[in-house]
Amino acid sequence: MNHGEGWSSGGRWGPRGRSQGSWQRPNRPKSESPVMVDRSLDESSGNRGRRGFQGGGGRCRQSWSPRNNSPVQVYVKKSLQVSDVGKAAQQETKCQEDGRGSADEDAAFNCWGDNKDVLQPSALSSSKNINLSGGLSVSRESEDMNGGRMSYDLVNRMGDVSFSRQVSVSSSTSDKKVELSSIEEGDSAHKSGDVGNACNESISKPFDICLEKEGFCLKAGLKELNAEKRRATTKGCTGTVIRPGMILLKNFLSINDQVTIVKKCRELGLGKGGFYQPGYRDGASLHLKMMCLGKNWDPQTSRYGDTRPHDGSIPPNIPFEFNQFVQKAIKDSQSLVASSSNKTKPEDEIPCMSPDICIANFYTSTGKLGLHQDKDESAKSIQKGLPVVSFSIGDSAEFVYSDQRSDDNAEMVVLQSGDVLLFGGKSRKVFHGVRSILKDTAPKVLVQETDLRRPGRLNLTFRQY
Ligand SMILES: O=C(O)CCC(=O)C(=O)O
Ligand SMILES: [Fe+2]
Repeated sequence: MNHGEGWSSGGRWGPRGRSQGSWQRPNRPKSESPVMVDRSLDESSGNRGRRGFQGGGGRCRQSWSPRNNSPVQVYVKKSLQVSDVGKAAQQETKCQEDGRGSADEDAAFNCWGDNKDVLQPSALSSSKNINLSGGLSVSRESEDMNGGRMSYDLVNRMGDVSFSRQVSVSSSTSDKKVELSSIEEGDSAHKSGDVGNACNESISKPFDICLEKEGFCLKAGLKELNAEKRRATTKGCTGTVIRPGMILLKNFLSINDQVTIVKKCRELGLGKGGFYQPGYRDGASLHLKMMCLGKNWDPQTSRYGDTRPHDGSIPPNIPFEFNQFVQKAIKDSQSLVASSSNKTKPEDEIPCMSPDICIANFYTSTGKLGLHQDKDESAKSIQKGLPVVSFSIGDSAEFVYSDQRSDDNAEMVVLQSGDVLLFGGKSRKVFHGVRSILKDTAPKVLVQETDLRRPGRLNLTFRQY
């Protein structure tokens, strides 16, 4: 991957970076046609679509129902630890130096503090659905009220499937017509891209993506949490072809899957090769914490290697279960492509891929990542269009993408907890980034079950070198 693509020119975008200009108000997705997909590991199916972008075109997006979070409020301690005050002050100074706004969240982030006050009801995505016949046989697991797993079939069966779609628009880049939906983005008055703060030091203490329970914490009622969990699991997974080669699998990871992933990432993240504050070529830091699995990606050189230069650590292996989720997501995406177009070879659009790299990013509430291309993988991998598979967990994010480095015409989609996005084939080199993190949008039940009390978003991207 290459987080640096947009970065060097003009120093505006950090490789994972940031934008120079102000972000525009998020574009409203134009079309969607969601397809229900199987979320369980042992079965597959699904497809979906989303729009192509600007320039002539159409958007081809497919969507589904919004996630409905319950209005549970969870109070979590807001404080920086005393020992972190110095760091926070340093951070503030550095941030001021590079023109960033308030540094308190990053300071909290870097200094292990927690700045979450109240978890508000989520900003929800919504979309109008239209029915679409299709033939995916879908089943999935869900959790019962006690957290036990139960399997049941989802609606989509050959002949009696009900796929949702929306406004019809044709894409300039694809021969098929797709439907667009409106998704309400969270209220994200979003700031212009901040510039990476100049922190090229690495923190020696591993970063804990979760926080120990301490201080005052008013738990959401068990009943409400169970209700939220039930809603999440019965909503089903739907897929959208955003543009050729870019697939969004909404609600793909169940709450239980997300809990598993967070716990595993936390464990790995606290060990050798765990989460750290990456620097950047010129010393500008990325607004996130990073951990590499399988291979190390070095932001300084934009290269992959077997060890992490700053501490010599060897990246932990990619957990087996993670790989299973990835394989399932690829299969489901291929099914989606097959069912939503006449393409006989969906692998041309989303080729199969065996990840040997996973980059885990943790964004705090002020985290962001400028437009960049992932292009540090082998020439062969990129040329074949092997997809990057991206998991979103925790707070929602405004994910932007464009054919150009500039964010002026970038399209935006909100990625919520449990969503999986793939970009391969014709979209393998799409410019993309994270415009902002939508505060307090993580499922409450996830927060409670993982102690993911640090506000933010965990993102995992899987690639094959
Ligand atoms: O956080 C995301 O959704 C994107 C991450 C990304 O683009 C990257 O790690 O290269
Ligand atoms: Fe990327």
